Amino acid sequence: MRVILASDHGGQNLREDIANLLEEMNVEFEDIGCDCEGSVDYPDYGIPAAERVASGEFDYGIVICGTGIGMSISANKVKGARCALVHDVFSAKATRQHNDANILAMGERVIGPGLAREIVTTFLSESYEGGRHANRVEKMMAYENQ
Ligand SMILES: O=C(CO)[C@H](O)[C@H](O)[C@H](O)COP(=O)(O)O
Repeated sequence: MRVILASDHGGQNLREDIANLLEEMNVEFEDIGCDCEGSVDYPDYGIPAAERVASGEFDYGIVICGTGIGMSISANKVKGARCALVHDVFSAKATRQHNDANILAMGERVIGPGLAREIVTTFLSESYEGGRHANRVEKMMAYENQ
């Protein structure tokens, strides 16, 4: 499994914590920043991360900003991205099982690192169930391919 990790300045501390978690989990990952002293713009990190998941270079993306909202909106502009903004463990599990989400967005100003770690662990360990969910995911993908 290969994961790409990105944040803006509002998600930098949590991104560093999640990088440590991925190392502990022996998950192969690339951290594309930001390495910022000041303020940066979340689309400059969220869009490239989503593109590299959509291209197949990475299996999953984890994108973090202050709220997770800017990153999730940015990532979902990329064709092939299914980015879920998640701040609880139940949704982390459901979005993999039901939506086949390939990118996880979180907000550093919303949740603490302990919950974020549980969310990441759950997101990366759950599988897409297909079945009744397949038509729904296929309809979303068909719409963006029109
Ligand atoms: O995109 C966001 C909100 O939807 C992110 O939370 C950003 O990190 C946030 O907007 C940055 O805010 P700041 O006041 O410029 O640090």
